[in-house]
Amino acid sequence: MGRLRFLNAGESHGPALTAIIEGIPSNLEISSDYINRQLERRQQGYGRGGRMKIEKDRVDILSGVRFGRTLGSPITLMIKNRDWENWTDVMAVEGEPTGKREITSPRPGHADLVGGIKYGFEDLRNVLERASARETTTRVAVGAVCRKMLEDLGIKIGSYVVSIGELSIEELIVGVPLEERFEKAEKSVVRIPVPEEDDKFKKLIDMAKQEGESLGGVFEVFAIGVPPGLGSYVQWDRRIDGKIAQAFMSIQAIKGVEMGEGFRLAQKFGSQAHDEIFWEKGRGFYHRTNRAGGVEGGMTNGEPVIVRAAMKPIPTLMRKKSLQSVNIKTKQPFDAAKERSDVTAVPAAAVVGEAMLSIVLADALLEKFGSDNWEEIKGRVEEYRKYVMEF
Ligand SMILES: Cc1cc2nc3c(=O)[nH]c(=O)nc-3n(C[C@H](O)[C@H](O)[C@H](O)COP(=O)(O)O)c2cc1C
Ligand SMILES: C=C(O[C@@H]1CC(C(=O)O)=C[C@@H](OP(=O)(O)O)[C@H]1O)C(=O)O
Repeated sequence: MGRLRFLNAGESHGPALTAIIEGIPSNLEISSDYINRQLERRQQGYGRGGRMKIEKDRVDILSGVRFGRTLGSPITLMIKNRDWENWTDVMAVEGEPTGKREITSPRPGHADLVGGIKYGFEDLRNVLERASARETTTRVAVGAVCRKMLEDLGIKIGSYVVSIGELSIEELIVGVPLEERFEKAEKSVVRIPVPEEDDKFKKLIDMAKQEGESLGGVFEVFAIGVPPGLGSYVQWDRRIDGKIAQAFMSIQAIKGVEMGEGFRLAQKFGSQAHDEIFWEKGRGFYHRTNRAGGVEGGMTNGEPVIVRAAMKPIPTLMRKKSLQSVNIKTKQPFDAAKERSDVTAVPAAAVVGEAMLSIVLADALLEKFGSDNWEEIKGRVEEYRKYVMEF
């Protein structure tokens, strides 16, 4: 990252999750209510397991904000784990290991086995506690602070689910504007932009649940109103599409990322793949298509930034005949069903994707327009927008 840095910490069943963000300018209005709205959105979505009934994620702002405005100093965010109370003996922050309730059976598709080998653990709980996607809660909180900056500049971030398993709404949304897709997705229990189709998706998820199965899917995240010129072509690690891809791939269970038409572009002739350039007085340069997904040459080009991500099916399965694995102590094969897991978390991952895109775009904005005082930065962005219009 450039101007903006954040670290997060916390175990899935530990007392709390925290994040420290550095580089947020002074004088940005922010409130815990604003952040909590995003935390709530991440907790929704049909197909989640028992844990989401326990947690009610709420942020405490511990530093960097006074009277509802940022100070320019590091911002500390904390979200308590309600489930911690049920796990104090297992997590035993200051206790001695007893061997009781040790996890020695690595789950396929998880960090368990290789994490145990890498860090030298006999109790694989030491791995899974931190590898868990519970951590994405703090990413959404950090993303909300970044989203507030983008919102102040008239940049809108949204997302929706395109498919779960083999069920897709792709053909039903051709020609529907992005914002409308987003508004409709907010009304859908699976975050699809066609809520009328919700029952079909619910049925599929219910069926998977009954079978002890899990499902993955594809979601799309977009940003409208992004000024051109964020990111750069001059060095490989400054290309914004590269940063976006890294940010999305870092979300647990994401196995593919594309910008705009991405993989679909590979099947087209060149004349059908690129976005022609037009110009109008009072509007400046624009494109009539956006196959590139708003990025050319590693820079935003003024069109909506569009990112898609593919999520694999949740690896923990509840079925009796589950995936085979081998106990790390006894070396005996086991095939154990688990008692709690999400069936699918594609809708939640889409909200995490919004946070990651907000973070990358906010960072790039601060790199281009300065990073001290938000009031000053906003003025510079306005000036730049005029310059672009007149270019
Ligand atoms: C929002 C969200 C919720 C998840 N919930 C679960 C879950 O309940 N059970 C599970 O086994 N994996 C879940 N995962 C996926 C695992 O965290 C992930 O597959 C695992 O840590 C291995 O990482 P990798 O898939 O990126 O290789 C979830 C992922 C996300 C993004
Ligand atoms: C807690 C969250 O997601 C968790 C992510 C997760 C995993 O293995 O990634 C496993 C599940 O946790 P548990 O094992 O406690 O039931 C999910 O509920 C969350 O999203 O806030």
